[in-house]
Amino acid sequence: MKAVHFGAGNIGRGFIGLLLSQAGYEVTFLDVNENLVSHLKQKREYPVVLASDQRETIIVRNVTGINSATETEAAVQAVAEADIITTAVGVNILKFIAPTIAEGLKKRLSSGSPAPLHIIACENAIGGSTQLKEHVYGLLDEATRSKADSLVAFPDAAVDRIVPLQQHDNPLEVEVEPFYEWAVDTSQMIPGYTPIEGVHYVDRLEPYIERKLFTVNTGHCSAAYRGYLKGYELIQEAMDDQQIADELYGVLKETGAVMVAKHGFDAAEHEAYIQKIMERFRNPALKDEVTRIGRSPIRKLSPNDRLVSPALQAFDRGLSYDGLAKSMATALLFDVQEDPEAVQIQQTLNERGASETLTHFTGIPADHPVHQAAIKHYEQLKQAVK
Ligand SMILES: NC(=O)C1=CN([C@@H]2O[C@H](COP(=O)(O)OP(=O)(O)OC[C@H]3O[C@@H](n4cnc5c(N)ncnc54)[C@H](O)[C@@H]3O)[C@@H](O)[C@H]2O)C=CC1
Ligand SMILES: O=P(O)(O)OC[C@H]1O[C@](O)(CO)[C@@H](O)[C@@H]1O
Repeated sequence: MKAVHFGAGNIGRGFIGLLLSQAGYEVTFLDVNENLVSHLKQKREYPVVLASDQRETIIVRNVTGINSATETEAAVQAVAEADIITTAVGVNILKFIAPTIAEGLKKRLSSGSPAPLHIIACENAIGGSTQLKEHVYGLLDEATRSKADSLVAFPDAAVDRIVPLQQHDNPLEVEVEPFYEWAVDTSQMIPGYTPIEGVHYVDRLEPYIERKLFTVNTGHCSAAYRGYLKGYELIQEAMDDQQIADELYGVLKETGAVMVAKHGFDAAEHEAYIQKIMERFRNPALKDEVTRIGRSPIRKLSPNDRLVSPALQAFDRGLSYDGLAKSMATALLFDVQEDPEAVQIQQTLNERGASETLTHFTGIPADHPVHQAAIKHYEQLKQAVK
């Protein structure tokens, strides 16, 4: 069985590639990073270290790489022959991998009797695979689209495993937290699919993706932005700061109230979920930088993402949103020169002021109470960091 995975980065190697390989797939990573690709081709295996007291090492075998920027024909052929395709490139990169997938599908679907195919985007986003499908379908002619409708499915997924930036002598080594969850929406799958061990198949993904994105990811960036403002380098340091930990818990109670009301999660079970996630952020065996966790603040402030969506849902239900509004304010103050999105926010703030900037990136109008709460926090924080 052949798996093609776009993105040989931290989640690609440390989570999705690992599970696919353990499930018996021969995994071909498609990436634009020549260093990673040439090492994959040469070594055909890499180590994944589970960050805990025991530091277990798993060797992932039966892997290789293709540089999808320079070896375009091989990349298209790999897509045409794949039994499953997955991605972990970043949701904003999906449009750039769509042409390779579209060309591969054209080739595959024009051959004799093509096998059904699932394409699963493993990104931190709601509807990642659906977004990828839109990019790919935009590149297909009517006849190919019609064949793809019955033979290719793009089930959405939620992926959860903390994998920090890596620095090892072996560029393929990756250190990950032991915990993982990969949920895939079966309602979007072709019947008769081969299940992958370790994947949690669910018939309604929305509760899972929202619970994950609005707890793990909302919480992580809320702590990271607050930690950045207080001068901490690592999330582990930020979590030791009682004020940050208390505020984080407040934010997670806000998103938790929305999740319990909307999806009917048991309140006590959700509280245990929050506590477990705060413990995962603290994991002393990992060194996770606040600048990684806060990366791409424009994406994180966008209307369907981890801050704005739960805040507006809380507002609509008459629930508290003040901690989330403060998280939005801290995202505006994430002034990291190496992060192009942070630089763009600072430029917009200088040119258009805080209120217009917030509306521009979040879509929340200036007269909305969530907007007003975020601006109030922004002004207070700005005074404090002066
Ligand atoms: N790191 C983490 O803990 C988690 C990350 N995620 C999500 O997984 C995705 C990937 O994140 P990471 O692995 O952390 O990032 P990463 O930066 O380590 O990996 C991304 C990989 O994609 C490659 N890439 C970029 N453009 C490409 C293109 N056009 N074609 C092929 N490959 C391309 C990069 O070279 C890189 O190797 C993101 O959507 C992220 O939100 C989800 C859960 C956890
Ligand atoms: O990958 P993104 O969306 O920039 O956000 C980083 C997030 O991904 C994670 O690594 C895992 O979900 C979290 O640590 C963090 O919240």
